[in-house]
Amino acid sequence: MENPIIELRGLTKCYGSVKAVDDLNLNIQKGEIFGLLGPNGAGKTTTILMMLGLTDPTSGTAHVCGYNATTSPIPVKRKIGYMPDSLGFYDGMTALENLIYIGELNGISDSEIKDRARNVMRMVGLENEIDKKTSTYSRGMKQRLGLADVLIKQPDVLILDEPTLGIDPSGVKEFLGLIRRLSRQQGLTVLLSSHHLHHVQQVCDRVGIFVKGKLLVEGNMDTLSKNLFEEKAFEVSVLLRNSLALPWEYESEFLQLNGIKQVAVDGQQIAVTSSHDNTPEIVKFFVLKGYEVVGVQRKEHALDDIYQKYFEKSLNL
Ligand SMILES: Nc1ncnc2c1ncn2[C@@H]1O[C@H](COP(=O)(O)OP(=O)(O)OP(=O)(O)O)[C@@H](O)[C@H]1O
Repeated sequence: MENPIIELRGLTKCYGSVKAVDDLNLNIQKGEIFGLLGPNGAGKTTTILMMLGLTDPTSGTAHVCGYNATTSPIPVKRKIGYMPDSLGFYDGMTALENLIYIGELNGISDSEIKDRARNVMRMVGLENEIDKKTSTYSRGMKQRLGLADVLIKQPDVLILDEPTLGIDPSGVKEFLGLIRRLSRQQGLTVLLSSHHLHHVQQVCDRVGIFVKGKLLVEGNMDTLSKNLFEEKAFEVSVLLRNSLALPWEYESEFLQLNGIKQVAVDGQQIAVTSSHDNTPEIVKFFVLKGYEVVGVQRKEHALDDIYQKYFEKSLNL
């Protein structure tokens, strides 16, 4: 495997007696979209600040694109596009003027700046609004302009802190879709910090759950779900056209099917728990017994189930 683009080793930050970040070890690969998830005060922002070289760790290291963020903060800042949770633009200036200003601050040459500005505005779908004053922009448009603002310096890594705050549901969907497209098309690595579980679930390849400075767990949705819900790894719900009469005559025969652990009958609805995914065998059983199957649904554990469960576990530590 390639070297990770972000590599955190034993990263720790203490503020007096408060351990804001506690021995964090994490690798993020190029092109990944990683979600940093946790309640208020979990240590997300402190971790980001250490990755940006804006605050020094008490111990441990943060490397970004091979540079140590503490000892080489300038190259690290060149590589990272950081979008904070509250964005500020010069309201009296147009989007283009704002971008030119940011481009100048980032040392982009005059000859290149306008082309890059138009290009990033096209990438975020604001090409027709480039000459409008940012005071006329909606919250969702400002968020996309914020993205253009960090893309203009052509970073390798995007760090987005609560990027969906205050945007309406359709704006959120659009924005997350844009992040995913950009990451896939340009090989951009994205670190997204958020409280919004289902936003993280929609867009991230992998998620880390943070509580009280500690990374409790990280992995993709499937791994997290399997580790937690091992006992009930697969739950399938079958809907029949007609209700089953109880006691169900085939219950003991059904329980003999390989992997079936439990079955609960409620009228037309049959809930089955199995040790592995045997949905086809379950459906075949009902069909062969002459029942009309009108629906089958496999329960996927959503990130909020997973998060809640880990969060409960952490409270009991
Ligand atoms: N400059 C500071 N001085 C003292 N304590 C701090 C400082 N910054 C953060 N902390 C403490 O460190 C802990 C982690 O804070 P941090 O802001 O990193 O959490 P967070 O996960 O980003 O929270 P939020 O989602 O609310 O932004 C908290 O207990 C916070 O009070």
